[in-house]
Amino acid sequence: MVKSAVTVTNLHYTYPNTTTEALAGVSLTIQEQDFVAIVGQTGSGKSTLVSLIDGLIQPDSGQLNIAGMTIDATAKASQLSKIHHHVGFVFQFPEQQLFAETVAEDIAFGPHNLGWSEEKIQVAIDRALMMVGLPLELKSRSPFALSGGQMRRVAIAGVLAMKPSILILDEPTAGLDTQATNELLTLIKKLNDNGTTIIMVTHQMEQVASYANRVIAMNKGTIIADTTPQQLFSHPDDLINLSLTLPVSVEIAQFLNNKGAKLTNTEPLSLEELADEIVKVMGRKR
Ligand SMILES: Nc1ncnc2c1ncn2[C@@H]1O[C@H](COP(=O)(O)OP(=O)(O)OP(=O)(O)O)[C@@H](O)[C@H]1O
Repeated sequence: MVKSAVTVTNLHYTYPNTTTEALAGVSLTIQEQDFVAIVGQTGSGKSTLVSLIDGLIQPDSGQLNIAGMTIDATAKASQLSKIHHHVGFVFQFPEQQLFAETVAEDIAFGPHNLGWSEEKIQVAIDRALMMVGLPLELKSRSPFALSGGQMRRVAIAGVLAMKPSILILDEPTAGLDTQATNELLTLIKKLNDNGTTIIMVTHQMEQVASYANRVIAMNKGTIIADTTPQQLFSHPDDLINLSLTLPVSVEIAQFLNNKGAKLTNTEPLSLEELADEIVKVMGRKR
């Protein structure tokens, strides 16, 4: 039976010293093992929503249900911090938050805060490094002596070490080259396949098309679409109204069909699906 990982009911939030609501009544349910992409223009409320789900800020009104806990405006700080036993948050440019003298100490920071035993922490460090594809020899190295891509993996390992059942990532591939981007997305997909619920804020529609099973579009602090990527990208006119763009693969497919290519799947989503369609057309012409 599919269980809900996060339920959010009529959440409202206004930042201190501001007057406009950053979140103006958001309700949604995220199921266990969903891969949810959150999209929307800058300032639409994406980061605010995920910060509330991670307990970094507290709702002014409304309710969050995560792993049997209920968080509302009256929740105590200790309740909010318990969320971190279940939810991991990879901030934008997470490598900027590395601080320890060695990679191992940096990864150990979160597990230490959760009160884990030294033995359990050492196992978690090795496991997390392996998950992000970094060699164990790096444990004693300074994180600041690593490449940008490696630093980001160390930062992500620090979150994975706490074994979150829900992983939030805010623009995880920002600033990475194509290879590092693909490797990171493959890792995130693997985590999802192995049971981790993924909530990923992104401006990259290709990533939505290729990885997410569900997409939530936000505007002015509200949810304006909650659907599948296939549905979202099959209504290009709606996308323009939402100030979102089509994935390049969908645009190319449309161009090809306009030129008479007759693709069977008129809305190929990922680049891989588009490639399959092109190969089929080429096969027909031989
Ligand atoms: N720390 C803050 N103090 C005051 N206002 C804030 C703060 N953070 C965000 N806001 C405001 O809250 C609203 C929602 O911002 P939020 O960062 O959630 O949007 P976003 O969709 O994540 O944007 P982006 O894509 O640029 O990260 C915006 O109007 C923003 O200006």
